[in-house]
Amino acid sequence: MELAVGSTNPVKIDAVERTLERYEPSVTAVAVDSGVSEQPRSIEETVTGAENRARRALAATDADYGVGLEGGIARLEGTPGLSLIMWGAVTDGNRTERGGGPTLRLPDTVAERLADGAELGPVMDDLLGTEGVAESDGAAGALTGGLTDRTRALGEAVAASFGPFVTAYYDADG
Ligand SMILES: O=P(O)(O)OP(=O)(O)OP(=O)(O)OC[C@H]1O[C@@H](n2cnc3c(O)ncnc32)[C@H](O)[C@@H]1O
Ligand SMILES: [Mg+2]
Repeated sequence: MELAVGSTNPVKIDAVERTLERYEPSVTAVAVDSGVSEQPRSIEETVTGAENRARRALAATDADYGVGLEGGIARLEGTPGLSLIMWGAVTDGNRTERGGGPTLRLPDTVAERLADGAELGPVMDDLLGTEGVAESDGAAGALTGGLTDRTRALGEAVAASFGPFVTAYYDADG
């Protein structure tokens, strides 16, 4: 299976390769513009970023599928505080499907800095004393004490957004 991923971040490439391992994926990383801000601040903006990445990556290649992954922050109805969210999108050129990864509440100190306009990656690096944590274990790793990591978290969004292409249950959808 040939896949074009709309990012050059190694954790996103790994997330796609590992999650789709049984399909023997051949993955091309494509540097695309997400078409949204560097730090999406709503579910809608995060999903749009994932969709744009998927469509633009596919358009740049002759892969079977384009995959987009986007991290965002949002205040979610029914939960306190500011949450880290992640969304995936997959397109085969006709149809686009979306699926989410896990949601993690961000510490209030982090949320305050994001409210001042900062991006999560650098804020997490400051907090942890790391460089480029968004390209390794990520906030998902740090905030769970290693119970998960960014690759696995993004992998769940890949699985959720890929499901409709690899099962028959959605075939009757309009
Ligand atoms: O090169 P790209 O594909 O853009 O990779 P990215 O790491 O910037 O990923 P996103 O644009 O999807 O994420 C938007 C912002 O949220 C940050 N972010 C998202 N998830 C994160 C995580 O688990 N840990 C640290 N930062 C994260 C990320 O660093 C960006 O500042
Ligand atoms: Mg980015």
